[in-house]
Amino acid sequence: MAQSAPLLRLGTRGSPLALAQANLVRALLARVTGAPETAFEIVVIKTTGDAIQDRPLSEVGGKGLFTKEIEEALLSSRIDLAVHSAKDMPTISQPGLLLAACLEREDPRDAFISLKAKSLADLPHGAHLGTASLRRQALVKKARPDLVVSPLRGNVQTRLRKLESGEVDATLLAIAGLNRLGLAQHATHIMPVETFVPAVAQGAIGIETRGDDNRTRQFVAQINHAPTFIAVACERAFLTALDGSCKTPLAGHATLSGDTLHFRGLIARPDGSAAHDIAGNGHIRDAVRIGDEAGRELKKIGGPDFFD
Ligand SMILES: NCc1[nH]cc(CCC(=O)O)c1CC(=O)O
Repeated sequence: MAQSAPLLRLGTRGSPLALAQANLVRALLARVTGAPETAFEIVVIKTTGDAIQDRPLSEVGGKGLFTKEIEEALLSSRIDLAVHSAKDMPTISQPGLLLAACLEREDPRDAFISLKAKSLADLPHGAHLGTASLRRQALVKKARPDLVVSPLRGNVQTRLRKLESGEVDATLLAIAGLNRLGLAQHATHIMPVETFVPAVAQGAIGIETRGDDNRTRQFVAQINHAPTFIAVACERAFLTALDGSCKTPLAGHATLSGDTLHFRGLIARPDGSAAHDIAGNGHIRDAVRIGDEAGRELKKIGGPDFFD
């Protein structure tokens, strides 16, 4: 007998973290619909970002590298929804697509990982820290100008392996990814959000759909976590206001307490020599405006020279 058509086809990258995230979305969809998990087909799609291992992504074109091919599959209806790390999603969606939902955010913080030191402060003078993230590089250099920062690429497991083989003395990874992979025991120290502001949307899983696909949007609305969606909308508005200057290290993090949203944003130079931060508060209904205004304000404070 022919297999019945899936209720929904979920597109994802093939990395272990991406698959864990797609499986989480599938489990939640099965729970809210009462359908078996097998009714939700996971379609693995290779992206440009997966193929580039040798250069910092910021040089190749930054955001979008992990999403382009998946968005194409969405636009051509080969899949019904895409599961992304919301952090990797381009600020401006392709025409016809939108961020339809977010799952409840995991811990948004960065984990410091080292076999040689208990914390960033504890690393010996001149130690090597591996990260391909300009934000992490800038925040590290701000705290420890003596450290040597070099790119460290590959998926989470690859980076942990490179650390263990001594290629670098330390690295930083999102604790969310480690948690989802069951690898949190590798975290040596958790960086506080106050001094180590997370990347926009770090820890959140975003679900992208076609804007006109009401059927799929009704499904995913049932698994949306509204507080996360609101915080991510604020953070992404901040990123949009600072428009795609993907070579500028930038961080933005919103938290909610009741109906109040608190936002913290930061721009820095890659060498950590200059940084400007900003804070904003307001009603959650103004989430997008709070992020947008913080971004515009930082753009003004930084001046034109900051974004080259
Ligand atoms: N750019 C890679 C990426 N995209 C999302 C995560 C972690 C999971 C998340 O932030 O939700 C990671 C790895 C990392 O930064 O450690």
